[in-house]
Amino acid sequence: MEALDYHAEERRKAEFDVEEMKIVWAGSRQAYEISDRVARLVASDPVFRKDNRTMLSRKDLFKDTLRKAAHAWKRIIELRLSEEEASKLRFFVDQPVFTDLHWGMFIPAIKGQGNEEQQQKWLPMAYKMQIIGCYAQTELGHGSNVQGLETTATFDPETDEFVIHSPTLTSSKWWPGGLGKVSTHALIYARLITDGQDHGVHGFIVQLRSLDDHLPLPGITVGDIGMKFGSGAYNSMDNGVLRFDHVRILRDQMLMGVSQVTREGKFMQSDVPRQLVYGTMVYVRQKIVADASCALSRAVCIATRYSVVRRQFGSHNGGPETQVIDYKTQQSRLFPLLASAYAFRFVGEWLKWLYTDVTQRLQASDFSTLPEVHACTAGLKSVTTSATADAIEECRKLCGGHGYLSSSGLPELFAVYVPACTYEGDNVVLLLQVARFLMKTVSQLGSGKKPVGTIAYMGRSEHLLQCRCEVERAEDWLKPNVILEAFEARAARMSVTCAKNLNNFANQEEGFAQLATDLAEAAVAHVQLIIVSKFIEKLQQDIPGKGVKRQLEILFNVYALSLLHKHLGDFVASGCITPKQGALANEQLRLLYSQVHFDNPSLLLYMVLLLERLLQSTSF
Ligand SMILES: CC/C=C\C/C=C\C/C=C\C/C=C\C/C=C\C/C=C\CCC(=O)SCCNC(=O)CCNC(=O)[C@H](O)C(C)(C)COP(=O)(O)OP(=O)(O)OC[C@H]1O[C@@H](n2cnc3c(N)ncnc32)[C@H](O)[C@@H]1OP(=O)(O)O
Ligand SMILES: Cc1cc2nc3c(=O)[nH]c(=O)nc-3n(C[C@H](O)[C@H](O)[C@H](O)COP(=O)(O)OP(=O)(O)OC[C@H]3O[C@@H](n4cnc5c(N)ncnc54)[C@H](O)[C@@H]3O)c2cc1C
Repeated sequence: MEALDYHAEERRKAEFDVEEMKIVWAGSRQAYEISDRVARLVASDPVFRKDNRTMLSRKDLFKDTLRKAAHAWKRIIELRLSEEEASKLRFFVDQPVFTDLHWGMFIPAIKGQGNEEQQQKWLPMAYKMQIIGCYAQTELGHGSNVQGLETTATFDPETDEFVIHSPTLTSSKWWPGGLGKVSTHALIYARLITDGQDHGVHGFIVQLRSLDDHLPLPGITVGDIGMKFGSGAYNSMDNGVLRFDHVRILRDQMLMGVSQVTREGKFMQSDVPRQLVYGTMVYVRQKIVADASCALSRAVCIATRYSVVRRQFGSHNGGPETQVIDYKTQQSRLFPLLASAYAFRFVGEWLKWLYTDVTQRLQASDFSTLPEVHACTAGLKSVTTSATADAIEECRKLCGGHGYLSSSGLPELFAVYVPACTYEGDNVVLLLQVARFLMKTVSQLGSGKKPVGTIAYMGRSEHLLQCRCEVERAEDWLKPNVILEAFEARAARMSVTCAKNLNNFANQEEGFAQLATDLAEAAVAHVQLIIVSKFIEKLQQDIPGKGVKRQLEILFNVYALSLLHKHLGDFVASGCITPKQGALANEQLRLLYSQVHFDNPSLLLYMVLLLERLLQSTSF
C-alpha cells in the first residue's frame, strides 16, 4: 500500500464528522471559511513557497522575507482583505518578519498607551506603512527586569524636548525584532527624568532612520545582532541593537495615555494603574497563547501522519508490519499532544474573550480584573509555550530519524517556536508573577473579599483542603466533575501550602526567593486547572456534527488524565488522590487511547504543504 492509501484508510475509520470538527477548531463556520480560503491563496502563490528556506544564506533568507512581506501587503490591498483575513494570510506565510512587530506591538502600544492626539498623529502613517515601527524594550543588561532598564529620557524644559541617551553599554537596546535593518521608528522604553527626578520606565516614539535614504539619524547607532538558533527559522527577523547619543525628540513623543509631562516639566500620573505601561505585553501574551495550538497542531499533524504510514516489526507470514501508531508507547506520547492542541485552542479562545472584556472595562475605568488578566495571560503564555516547545521536540522523536531531516518540517518549526518560551517574558519569571497573585489571593481569604473568576475555587478552599476523591473504578475518572475537583484540590492545596511556608520567613521577599521552585509549581497547577476547566466549559456548549462532541470528550479525558499521570507526585503528595486512584487514572488513560480517532482535520493545508515539501525534496 502507498503512503496516501494508508492515510485514506485511517481517514475512513474516523467516527466523527470531519467538516464539523474543522469548524470547532476554527471557532466558527465563518472563521473556518476564511482560514480555508486564505490557506489556498497562500499555497497556490509561488512567491510564498517555503520549501527552500532552510538552504538559503542569511542574506538571501532576509531578502526572501522582505519580498514575501511586500507581496503579502500588495495582496492584502489588491484583494481588500479584512483585518482577520490579513492576519490569516500572514499566519500561513509562516515566516517571522518585521511586520509582526509593527502590527503586533508598535501599533497596539500607540493605541493602548497614546492619548487621542498621539493616536491621530501616528496611527494613520503606521497603518499605511509610511513609517515602520518596532518595540524596543529589552536591553543588553535587562530583559525580564523591566524596572531595571537604563536608557534615559530626560526632559529639557528650555527646548520642550526629551533627550534620549544610552548611558552604559548594558543600556543598549538588544533584541527588538524589525530594528536591525528595517524600522524607521521605534517605541522605546526609557527612564523618565524630570527636574532630576526618576519616574520609572515609560514609552517614547523615536525616529531612527531617515524616511528619504533610510540611513540612521544623528546620534543613533543601530544594527543587526546576528545569527540565531537553527537554519532558516527566526533568522528571517532582523533582531537589532540600538544606542542613543543624546537624541532629542519632541515632548509629545512620550506616550501620554498613562502619565504626562507638562510644558513646564511637571510629571503627572493619570488616574489609571501604572501597570498599563505594560499593556502591550499583556496583549501579545494573549496572542501567543492563541498561536500555541497552531504550532502544536502542525507538529502533531506531521507526527500522526508519519505514525500511520510508518511500519516496523510484527510481520506475520510475510504480511504487513505493524503501523507504529498502534504501539501503546507511541499513542501515550502522541495522543496527549493531540489533546493538548485542542485544550490550548479552547483556552486561547477564552483568553481572547477575557482580553476583550478587560479592554472594555478599562475604557469604563474599571481596573478590577487587571491583576487576574495579567496572571492569566502570563501563566497561560508560560504553560502553553513550554508544553508546545517540548511537544514539537517529542514529535520529532516520534518520527524517528526522518524527524531530524529539515524536510520533515519539524526542526525548523522547533527552532522558530522555541524562543516563545523566552520572548514576551521568560516562562519561569512569568510563573512567579502568577505565584505572587496566588499568594495575595490566599492571604486575603479570611478578609471577606470573595475570589471571583479563575480564582473562584479558592473561595471553596475549606472544602478543597479536606475533600477526598471518590474514584473507585477506572471509569469514574471519565466524569468531568471528578477531574475538576481533583485539579481544584491540587491547585488550592499547593498554593495554601506555599502560603503557610512563606509565613515561616520573617522577610516575605526572602521567603519568596527561597520557595520559588514550589511557588512556580503551584502556579503551573493553577494554570493547568484553568485549561482543564475551560475545556469542560467548551464541552458544555452545543457542539453539532456526528461524533464530534464524543471525540472531544475523549480528548478532554486524555488531556486531563495524562496531566494527572505526569504530575501524579503533586496529586498524591497533596493528598488529593491515593496512589491506587492514580493507578486507576492510568488504566483509564490506556483504554482511552484506543478510542482516539486521529483524522486531525485542523491543518489540512499544512499536510498538503508538507507533502509538497517532501516531493520537492531530493532526500525523499
Ligand atoms: C503572525 C503574526 C502576523 C502579523 C502580526 C500581527 C499581529 C501579531 C500579534 C501578535 C504577535 C504574536 C506573536 C508575537 C510573535 C513574536 C513576538 C516577538 C517578539 C516578542 C517581543 C518581546 O519580547 S517584547 C519584551 C517583552 N519583555 C518582557 O516580557 C519582560 C518581562 N518582564 C515583565 O513583564 C515585568 O517586569 C514583570 C512581570 C517581571 C514584573 O516584574 P516586577 O514585579 O518587578 O515589576 P513591577 O514592580 O514593575 O510590577 C509590580 C506590580 O505590577 C504587576 N504587573 C506586572 N506586569 C503587569 C502587567 N503586564 N499587567 C498588569 N500588572 C502587571 C505585578 O504583578 C505587580 O503587582 P503587585 O500587585 O504584586 O504589586
Ligand atoms: C527571538 C526573540 C525575539 C525578541 N524580540 C524582542 C522585541 O521585539 N523587543 C524586545 O524588547 N525584546 C525582545 N526580546 C527580548 C525578550 O523579551 C527577553 O529576552 C525576555 O524578556 C527574557 O529576558 P532576558 O533575556 O533578560 O532573560 P533573563 O531574565 O536574563 O533570564 C535568564 C535566566 O534567568 C532566570 N531568571 C531571571 N529572573 C529571574 C527571577 N526573578 N527569578 C527566577 N529566575 C529568574 C530566567 O528564568 C532564565 O532562566 C526577544 C527575545 C528573543 C529571544
